[in-house]
Amino acid sequence: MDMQIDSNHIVSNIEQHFKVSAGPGAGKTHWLVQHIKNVLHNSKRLSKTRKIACITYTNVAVETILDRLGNYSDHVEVSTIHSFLYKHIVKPYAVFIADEYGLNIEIMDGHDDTILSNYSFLEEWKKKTRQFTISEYNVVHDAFSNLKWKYDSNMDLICKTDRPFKAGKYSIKNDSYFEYKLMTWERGIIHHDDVLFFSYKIIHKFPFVLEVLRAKFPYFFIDEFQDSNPIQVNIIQKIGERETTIGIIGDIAQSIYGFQGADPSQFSSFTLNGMQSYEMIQNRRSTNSIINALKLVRKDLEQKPFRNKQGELPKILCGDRIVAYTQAQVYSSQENVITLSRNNITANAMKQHYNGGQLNNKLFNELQTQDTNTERRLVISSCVKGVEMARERKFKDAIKELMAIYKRNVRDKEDRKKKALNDLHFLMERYDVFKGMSLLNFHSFLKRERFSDISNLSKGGAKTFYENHSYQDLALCVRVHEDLSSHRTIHNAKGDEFNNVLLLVNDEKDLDFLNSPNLQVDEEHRIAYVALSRARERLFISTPSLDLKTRKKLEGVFSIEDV
Ligand SMILES: Nc1ncnc2c1ncn2[C@@H]1O[C@H](COP(=O)(O)OP(=O)(O)OP(=O)(O)O)[C@@H](O)[C@H]1O
Repeated sequence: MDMQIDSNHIVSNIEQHFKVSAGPGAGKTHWLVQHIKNVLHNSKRLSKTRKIACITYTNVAVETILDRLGNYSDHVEVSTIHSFLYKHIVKPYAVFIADEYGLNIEIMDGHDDTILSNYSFLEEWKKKTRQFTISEYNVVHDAFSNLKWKYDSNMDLICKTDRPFKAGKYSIKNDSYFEYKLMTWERGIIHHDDVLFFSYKIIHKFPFVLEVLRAKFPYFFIDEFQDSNPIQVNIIQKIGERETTIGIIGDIAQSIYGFQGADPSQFSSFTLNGMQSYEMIQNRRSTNSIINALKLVRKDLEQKPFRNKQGELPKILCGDRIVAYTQAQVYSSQENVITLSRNNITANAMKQHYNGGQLNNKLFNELQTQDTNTERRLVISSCVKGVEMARERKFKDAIKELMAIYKRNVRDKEDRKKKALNDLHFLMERYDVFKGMSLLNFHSFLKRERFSDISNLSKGGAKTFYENHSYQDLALCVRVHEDLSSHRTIHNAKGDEFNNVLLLVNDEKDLDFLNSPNLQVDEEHRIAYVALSRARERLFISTPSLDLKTRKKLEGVFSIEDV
């Protein structure tokens, strides 16, 4: 039986494994911070070298927790699971498995989301995997971008993609993906997902590594556990077999990372010897009216209002989304309204106040197919990505993008960084000059002002592509990691809260989560639920249209207006 607690509850037995389940806004993260302080005060097992590990989902969440811990943060290591595993398992012990996997540890330098797919690399891969007829390199790039480590039927890890990728009539061979991985490791490149693979392999082959981890971390707490993938769960389970106290916190209805292997059932089924389960039933975040809308979507859990402020009825605004946004701002007395979108391109379009038309989110892929000149393509795409990332204040990511331009020709990393910094400075100062250009003019601008070595565009598919698309078209497709702007994807709003939220849906069919909600089986419904539950004071939904039947059904919980 779960013990009901509120977010001020102080646990008396800090040595017991625990699981905290609660809905959105219950105060899970708040409680976690208090619990860490409680352990710091009362534990006899901590020292300078024996700390609490606190795992959160994003770097932004890491900062939030560190901030809330203030002076207490000295004895706590707060990090994302990938950074934690890289620092404490892969980096120190990769040497044990380097030969087996051809991992070049001399040049291995952290982990990232690099996908190798330049011409010479792919030619080598084709030869090694005997797939000579493949010429659709953009398909191969997509296939490599969708790889995940998964368990096979023998509980061994294999590198897989969820869908068969076809290059022309030819299906890419499943076993050729492992060869891709070997080729990247040989070049010292480790993808985020490989951190899980290597950690898993290391702890299973060399169990003493687990002993070291347990000695260093007598407590191991994980927030947003519902989005862990099965390999992470296995590693955590192993650590918790003895000595270390494990605590997991989460909400099955907020599991939204299925594409990364997360499965909500893992949170419900996770157990360890003597684990105590707690449940929180309050919602400390939202007004009663917003909580009523949340109750409409979710029935499996009590969501008891804590603030007890009635608030305004959430509004469904039918019609143009920019008008809906303006209207939402008026209703919010011109306070900031955060828009939440399902897709990256919609969020980016909102940043430009662009209300639709034909948005094509595959333009970087098309660029790859249409422009076979690797150097030119790299300069164009890195400049667009770098600028757009910097505009969202993601300077580290922006520099990394631009450094890629010099990967081949500049050996020293610091020199590459300096060049990238200069480029970024140059481009940001001239944003107003090129932001309205076609890609063709942007190419000429870059060649004239900065990158004289890139090839001319004379004729053919590449030139047509550059003529027919603008800088802005491509900019809309840039994915900003951990975007903190006012126009975000729902995934980027996880764990956060805002006074005023406007959820954007592209089609009234996307309101299925209100009409016939099924959070247990439908991840799209859970994603929409995460969006609604970010709102503190006011909630708006923008849809192009809404049929009469649904209007009738939702009236009372929502006020519905045509805009
Ligand atoms: N005991 C408390 N005292 C004061 N404020 C609290 C308390 N518990 C929670 N809060 C506040 O309530 C809000 C929701 O809390 P929190 O973000 O911790 O919820 P959560 O359960 O982690 O939500 P979600 O799952 O939606 O991310 C925050 O503004 C938090 O500061």
